[in-house]
Amino acid sequence: MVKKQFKAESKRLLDLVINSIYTNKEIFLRELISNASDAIDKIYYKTLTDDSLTFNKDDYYIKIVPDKTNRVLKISDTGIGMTKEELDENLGIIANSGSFAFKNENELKDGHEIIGQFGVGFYSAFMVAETVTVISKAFGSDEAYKWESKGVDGYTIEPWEKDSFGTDIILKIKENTEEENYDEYLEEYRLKSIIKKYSDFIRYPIKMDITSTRLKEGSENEYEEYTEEQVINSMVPIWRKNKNELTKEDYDNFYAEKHFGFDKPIKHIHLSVDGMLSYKAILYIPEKPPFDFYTKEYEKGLELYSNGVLIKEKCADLLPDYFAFVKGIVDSEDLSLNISREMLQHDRQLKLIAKNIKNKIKSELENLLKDDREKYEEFFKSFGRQLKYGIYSDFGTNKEFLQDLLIFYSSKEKKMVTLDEYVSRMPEEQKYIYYASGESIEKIAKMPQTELVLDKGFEILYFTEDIDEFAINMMMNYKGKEFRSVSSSDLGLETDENEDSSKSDEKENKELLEKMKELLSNKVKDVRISKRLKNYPVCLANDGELTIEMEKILNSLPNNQNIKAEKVLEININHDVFKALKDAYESDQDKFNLYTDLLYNQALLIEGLPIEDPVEFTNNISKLMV
Ligand SMILES: Nc1ncnc2c1ncn2[C@@H]1O[C@H](COP(=O)(O)OP(=O)(O)OP(=O)(O)O)[C@@H](O)[C@H]1O
Repeated sequence: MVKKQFKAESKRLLDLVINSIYTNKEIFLRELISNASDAIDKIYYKTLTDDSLTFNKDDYYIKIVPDKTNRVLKISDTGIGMTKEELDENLGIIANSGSFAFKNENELKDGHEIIGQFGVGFYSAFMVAETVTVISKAFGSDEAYKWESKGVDGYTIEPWEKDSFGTDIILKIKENTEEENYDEYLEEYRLKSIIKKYSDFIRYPIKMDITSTRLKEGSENEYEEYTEEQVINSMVPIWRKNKNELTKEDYDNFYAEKHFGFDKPIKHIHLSVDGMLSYKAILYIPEKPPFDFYTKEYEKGLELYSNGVLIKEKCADLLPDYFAFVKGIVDSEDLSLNISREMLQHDRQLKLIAKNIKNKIKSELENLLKDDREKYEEFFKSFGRQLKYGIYSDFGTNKEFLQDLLIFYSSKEKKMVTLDEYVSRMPEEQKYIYYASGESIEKIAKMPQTELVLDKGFEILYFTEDIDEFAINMMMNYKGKEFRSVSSSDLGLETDENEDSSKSDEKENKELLEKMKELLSNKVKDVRISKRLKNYPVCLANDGELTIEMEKILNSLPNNQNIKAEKVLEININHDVFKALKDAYESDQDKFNLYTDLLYNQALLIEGLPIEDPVEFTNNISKLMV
């Protein structure tokens, strides 16, 4: 028997396949099973065009048989098989795909399922096998042949015996090395899990003899081993089924089976898109974030299938970061895969699918917001923060896309409201969308800065998450209405009348205010008569873009630059405390200094900021008491 050499280029290519193309050795099984499935498909297509043939589904299957003793793994199929010439051409020339040629010859365009196209998958077997033997009998032929190779040094072909048509691939599994455990490819449970992972939705049954134990008949404590042939794959993927055939429970079960989460999804989206672009998808909006969701460790992505074969477990390109919480699968025949089938080249189709999916998720969230507020609020509790990050990041590129998905607690409604709802009920004279930031709704409700705005009957949105103000700053406005913090020194509420009276108050108390400013010179930018306070004696406001809440957040970050908001101490001229302050100013300088210090510290406390010198502060209070 003559040993044939692989063509020169083929040798290099073979080396590439074995050592570089695939990052994961276990995929050899996916490749061989895909070939077997293609081989059965080819018979199926033949029966479509040849009336003398019938396709009896039960006759077609793939069988996996591990033999630990001899270190042999056999993958058999009842497919179309190969003639001597085909063995030579398809397995002797690397990158020659008989399947690709078959697709072209038979002009299988739409709805084709054939997986092979590059003509390299078969050789991935050499990643785990020292010898690969192929015994094949072509459909309609009386002769069988054996092809055998140990890899780079060539292959042999000789006549062989085989009862029925189809192909057996026999792998002599490599011995273990220090780095690599090859034994696992002979273990029943491991093979089963590889099949489930990559080939669960191959349309033909993948069978294996599975050994289990059971109670011996008639005995109460004696067990026996028994072996039973089982079909390992589910065959028909749920996403290929008709929506009408599926219940919510089916979708929930699939979510659990796929380990997308321990929770129950809030919503599922089943897409079946045909036309220029065709794909199927099942997407889930989970109820709860996974424990690592808001950490760097969390990996977003959807499972990507091509013709039911798993290509990528987490295809990140399919989801924008702001929808990173979405789980699910996408299956498309239209993807241009690269040779390793593991990565996709920058694929136009993939981009289109991603865009489609993004829009679909958004519209489904909008529907949820409209139709089931309670559920939406539950969702928002879990993932609202991610949407806000989406508005803030990428320099606000996505702000318009996402803004209508935001909800905030409203002082007026005492519940979560959308920006659209807020703006649509704004009185004509209200210039801004007001918001107040703080740790919790309860704390914000007590903020002195909210008094005037509330008094005017205007609604305030309560911001309790650290990202809120940053996101809103990025948005700048909503439907032409600017956002304004209630702590801002300019609330846009001044009427001419109170503007005049506050001006005369400022004038009247100019020296007192100047003196206070001097005493607090390195702490506040200015001391002013407040236009907003009613019941409280003092508060802090801010000039400029950076609010006091933002200062707190920035300074809580590692490597913070100790950034300071421009603070203004505001005093309520109508409060009794002011009268006492004025008296002290006129008669007792020490007392005035003491009061100034106390008022400033009170303002800090109300704002939730730390007092710079707590010992001095308590001493000062003591001074008042004695
Ligand atoms: N079990 C099989 N039965 C019949 N023909 C097979 C079988 N396995 C491989 N072949 C033939 O060998 C060719 C080469 O297989 P190989 O897996 O290398 O490439 P492919 O499946 O065509 O493409 P890809 O690299 O995309 O998997 C196939 O196109 C097919 O014609």
